[in-house]
Amino acid sequence: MTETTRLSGPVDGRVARNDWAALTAELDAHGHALTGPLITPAQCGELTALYDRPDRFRTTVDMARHRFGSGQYRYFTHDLPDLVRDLREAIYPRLLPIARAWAVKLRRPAPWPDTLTDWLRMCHEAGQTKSAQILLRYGPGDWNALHRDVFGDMIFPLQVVIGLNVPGTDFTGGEFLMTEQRPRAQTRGSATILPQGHGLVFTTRDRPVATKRGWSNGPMRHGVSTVRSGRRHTLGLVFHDAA
Ligand SMILES: O=C(O)CCC(=O)C(=O)O
Ligand SMILES: [Fe+2]
Repeated sequence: MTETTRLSGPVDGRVARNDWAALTAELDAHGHALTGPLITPAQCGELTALYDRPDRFRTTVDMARHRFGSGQYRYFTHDLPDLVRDLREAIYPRLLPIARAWAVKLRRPAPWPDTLTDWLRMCHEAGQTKSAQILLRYGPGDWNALHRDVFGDMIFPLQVVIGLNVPGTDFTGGEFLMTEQRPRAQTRGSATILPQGHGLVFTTRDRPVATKRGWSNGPMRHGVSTVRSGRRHTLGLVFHDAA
């Protein structure tokens, strides 16, 4: 079976083909986990090409201007490309049981309903009405400072970034970075190379960490190391909307 036929099914089929039990275990242990291919190289190309279609976006962020790092990203309007909408809808129900299990461990409310549509309605009612789906473009020297994509009280605790270029070929550098602040200890860092079309699921804010007395929260941040050469594009899927 070739890569193209394997990927030719609908997005929810590709999402379903992942071993979600294994991904859940990985997320529990590390706060991030790499999926199999979610979109085809051709779809990666189509998404990358959208970057130059300003009508698809509500705003462009110059990362240096905000001291977020260096590079650019664009927020899609709510009129999302079908592929982006389908991915988000197919992934939300997979992440929901993880979000709920983590909330129980951390003794936090779990306000997330069964469907993304209902959750987004709740975000909108709380004033988080803007699309938070982004396309990012990094060139040589660009990087993304360690951060959290929290825009208000309405937070879905897991998000996904999809790599749109081929690492080592289209660009060098540009590893996806995560840090975890450990209680009474120094911070742990990790770097992941995002293969083209694959997704990295990661926690937006923190993960439950087992302690002698139960669970505590391990605060986490994510970012991107400096791109050395070429161009790196990613698609950022967040499950709450922005304020
Ligand atoms: O470009 C990346 O790998 C990460 C982008 C990011 O910050 C995000 O998707 O939230
Ligand atoms: Fe981010």
